[in-house]
Amino acid sequence: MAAIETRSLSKRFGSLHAVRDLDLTVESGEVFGFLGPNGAGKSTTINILLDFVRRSSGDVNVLGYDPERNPQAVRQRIGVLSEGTGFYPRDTARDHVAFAIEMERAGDDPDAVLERVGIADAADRAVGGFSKGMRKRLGLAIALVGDPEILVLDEPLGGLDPEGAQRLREIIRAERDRGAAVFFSSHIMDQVEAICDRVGILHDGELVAVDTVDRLRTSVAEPARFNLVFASVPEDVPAAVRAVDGVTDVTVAGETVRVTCRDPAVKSAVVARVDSLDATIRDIDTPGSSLERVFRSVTDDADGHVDG
Ligand SMILES: Nc1ncnc2c1ncn2[C@@H]1O[C@H](COP(=O)(O)OP(=O)(O)OP(=O)(O)O)[C@@H](O)[C@H]1O
Repeated sequence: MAAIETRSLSKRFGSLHAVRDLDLTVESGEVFGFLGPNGAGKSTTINILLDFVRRSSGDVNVLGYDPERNPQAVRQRIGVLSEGTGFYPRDTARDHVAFAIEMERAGDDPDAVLERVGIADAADRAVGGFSKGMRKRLGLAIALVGDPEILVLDEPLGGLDPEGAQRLREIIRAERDRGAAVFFSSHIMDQVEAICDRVGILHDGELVAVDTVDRLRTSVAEPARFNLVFASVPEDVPAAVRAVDGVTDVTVAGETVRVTCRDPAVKSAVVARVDSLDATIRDIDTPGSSLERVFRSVTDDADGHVDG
């Protein structure tokens, strides 16, 4: 059984078709990137999965449940980080996590969860004074409570600094390896490419492409080159990257490590290797990013399509 399955899912707001005939399958143990520009329908889809929004037509199955019929069963099994996550400004970060643990009847230690997302030192501070990135980390901490079977991350990268983005990648990998399905929405292609097993591209409510990142990439051939940008390149990084199977060339120019590999699929292995060294990547930059090009090519096609 898939973790998330939608069939011909549609949602209309009056005359606006926010989601059209969406067929989506996300398996347990996979990281699925849900990509699309602003207004494509990503949040609407996520809200339907959680029964915060009612679908107009189609079928939805989340871990064997229809969210419309069993919203509580679904919400108990999903950890959500969304743009709309609300906090109590006077309560501390620890209060928030402790409350989530109580609600979930989970056995987590609040301080360990805060440590995992990198805000343990702010555990006793009132959340009203938190920065955007700190709120994001706290939202992620709350989503992780109780080891959910599905982790839904709606634009998790917004506001995160490079260290936060690195931690997020590590957490996503660990959650996937534990068997959770990670459903990750974003419009930042490069970051998605580095972490997702499969990607679906949504445009005007329609899924215009869905495949593994590698296969989408081969549909628009390009050299497998990318840059890792650091505050200053750590000494052990170039050799470690060179040693990754499939890497054919590594050069250092200022703060940038330029990597060429035999096959674009090697990119995620390189990023994982650098993350394992505790070297903080400030930016991952793919000149003429492949996924970005796939995105442009499929959305241009969709724009040219005349609706019947
Ligand atoms: N409650 C609502 N009432 C009317 N229209 C809505 C409502 N919610 C969403 N929409 C519309 O549905 C479309 C899809 O919006 P949605 O928020 O799902 O997009 P998104 O892909 O999540 O975008 P973003 O990246 O900006 O968050 C948009 O045109 C939006 O204006």
